[in-house]
Amino acid sequence: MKFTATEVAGAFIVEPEILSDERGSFFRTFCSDTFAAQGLATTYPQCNVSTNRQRGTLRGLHFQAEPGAEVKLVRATHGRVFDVAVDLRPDSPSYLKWAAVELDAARHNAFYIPTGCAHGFLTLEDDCALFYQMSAPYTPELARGVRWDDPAFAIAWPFAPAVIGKRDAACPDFTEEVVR
Ligand SMILES: Cc1cn([C@H]2C[C@H](O)[C@@H](COP(=O)(O)OP(=O)(O)O[C@H]3O[C@H](C)C(=O)[C@H](O)[C@H]3O)O2)c(=O)[nH]c1=O
Repeated sequence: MKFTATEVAGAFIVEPEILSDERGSFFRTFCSDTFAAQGLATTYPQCNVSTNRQRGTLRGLHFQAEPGAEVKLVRATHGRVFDVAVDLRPDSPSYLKWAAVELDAARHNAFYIPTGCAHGFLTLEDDCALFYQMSAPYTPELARGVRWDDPAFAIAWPFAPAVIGKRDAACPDFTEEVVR
């Protein structure tokens, strides 16, 4: 497994070692010993799937406030998405910075997003699916959001969303209150 640091402290691109032969391929997507050696979360009590019909679907930017803050290990299982993490940790060297990864089901790459970061994505083609491993259970009352086009982050999305949920589109401008 290869871990590549990004512009957000503690967020890594995770690329598996792909073993191919005449039948196809085999690769390890997660290993607690390898993740522990990298200082990354090794317990993911909940896993989620997101399916998205149309190119240009934007979901996010979401996170859970403490004490439910969660690490997300996200990968595309169908299609390609522009996947973004935004650092909302005031004490982080990359506070308010963002990192983007093109998650591609054909390349089997993943994005490790630490606690204290918001996550969102824009689908780059029709029929994209994502698989999430979450290091903490879903707690609705701790669910928070920041807006995809908030000037506080100035994320360079490849194009404007064609489909976005009402809640995501209506997130207020970022203030430090939102992370509490
Ligand atoms: C995360 C989650 C949600 N839900 C319920 C809550 C809603 O009734 C419904 C859809 O949830 P949400 O609107 O948060 O789904 P997305 O807008 O796709 O957000 C997801 O994708 C963005 C990019 C993320 O990073 C979030 O982790 C994840 O919430 O599922 C659950 O029942 N369990 C869960 O673990």
